[in-house]
Amino acid sequence: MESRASVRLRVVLSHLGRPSAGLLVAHPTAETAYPANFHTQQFQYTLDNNVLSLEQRKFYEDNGFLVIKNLVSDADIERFRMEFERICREEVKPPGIMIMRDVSIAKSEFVPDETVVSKVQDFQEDEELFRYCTLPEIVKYVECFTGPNIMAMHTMLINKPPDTGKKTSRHPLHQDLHYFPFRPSDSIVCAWTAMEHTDRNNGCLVVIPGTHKGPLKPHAYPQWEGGVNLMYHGIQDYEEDNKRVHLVMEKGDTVFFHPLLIHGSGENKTQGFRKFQDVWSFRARLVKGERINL
Ligand SMILES: CCCCCCCCCCCCCCCCC(=O)SCCNC(=O)CCNC(=O)[C@H](O)C(C)(C)COP(=O)(O)OP(=O)(O)OC[C@H]1O[C@@H](n2cnc3c(N)ncnc32)[C@H](O)[C@@H]1OP(=O)(O)O
Ligand SMILES: Nc1ncnc2c1ncn2[C@@H]1O[C@H](COP(=O)(O)OP(=O)(O)OP(=O)(O)O)[C@@H](O)[C@H]1O
Ligand SMILES: O=C(O)CCC(=O)C(=O)O
Ligand SMILES: [Fe+2]
Ligand SMILES: [Mg+2]
Repeated sequence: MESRASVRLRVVLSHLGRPSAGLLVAHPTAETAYPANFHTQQFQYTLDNNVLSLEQRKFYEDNGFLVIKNLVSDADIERFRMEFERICREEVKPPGIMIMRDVSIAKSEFVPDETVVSKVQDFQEDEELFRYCTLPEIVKYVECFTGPNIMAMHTMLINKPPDTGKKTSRHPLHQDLHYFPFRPSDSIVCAWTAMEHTDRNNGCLVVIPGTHKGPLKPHAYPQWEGGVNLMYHGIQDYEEDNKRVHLVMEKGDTVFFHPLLIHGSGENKTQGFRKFQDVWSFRARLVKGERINL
């Protein structure tokens, strides 16, 4: 099998301290976007603006995620990939960045090369990677969930490694809110961009639609024989009849999802990596508008 990386870019963004629901009704374009009898009150998870179609908006409300095809350009993805490689080669060392290796190779000798790096976290001080959070096409959709004041709360680029045979490349099913000390949850959204084609074979994102309407569940390390990556906690009450949906995505496709949505990813059975960029940070950084209360 061809040996190549599989890439994702992923950010968690939040509006902190959304002052009141009054914001929801004061939008001048709402009437042209939706029928007059369409009450904004029936939307809990999305805000009024002219970006989402009614269908897209209802889809997110019902399912807790929304895939936008072909959102990020190949040129930008190429730039993010090159910056990731520079970080792995230690040509740049952005302050606060954390470089992780898969647990299956955590104790082997470190070589500064992207083939051993499974994830870089907290790249908010890397101007090139942080550009992802500020791309107008990303911000435009993020605002539908957070409103106009946007903080990047966690940033991550995931280079999902080919499984070594121990199934440690899996990411157990979890809710991101488990990791977040901030609220309200409905004003938080994760933006996740495939940096190349991803499907079940290389461990695409897996979601359980509608679970954003449920509670935050208890999380713990799964009992996996081959080991589990640091901080990869999972929900405990997996039910076989849960309807998992595998999100097959092309390079540049982006999924926005709610922090209570149960999701994870399966084994990467290919010989390639799968990179994603993922963003949220306690060392949050302003993307747009005003810094409210952090
Ligand atoms: C992390 C995110 C998780 C996934 C969830 C994703 C979705 C949700 C979004 C929100 C995510 C929020 C994440 C929470 C934020 C907090 C974190 O980032 S926790 C991440 C880990 N960080 C720390 O533990 C802080 C201290 N840092 C370190 O210990 C190291 O920097 C390191 C990150 C562990 C890697 O160190 P490194 O120098 O590369 O490696 P060693 O010094 O050789 O290893 C030290 C020790 O750790 C073991 N180890 C290394 N990698 C892993 C791994 N991937 N999984 C498990 N264990 C690992 C290694 O074997 C060594 O063990 P020893 O017994 O001490 O020899
Ligand atoms: N029966 C289960 N119990 C607990 N968690 C599960 C179960 N099945 C799947 N998962 C979780 O959901 C994630 C995605 O599952 P999925 O079945 O897509 O991946 P996989 O089992 O690694 O690969 P595949 O089924 O394609 O061979 C897995 O990584 C795993 O963490
Ligand atoms: O990309 C993956 O495999 C899972 C990432 C994830 O859980 C996340 O971005 O929150
Ligand atoms: Fe997650
Ligand atoms: Mg399976």
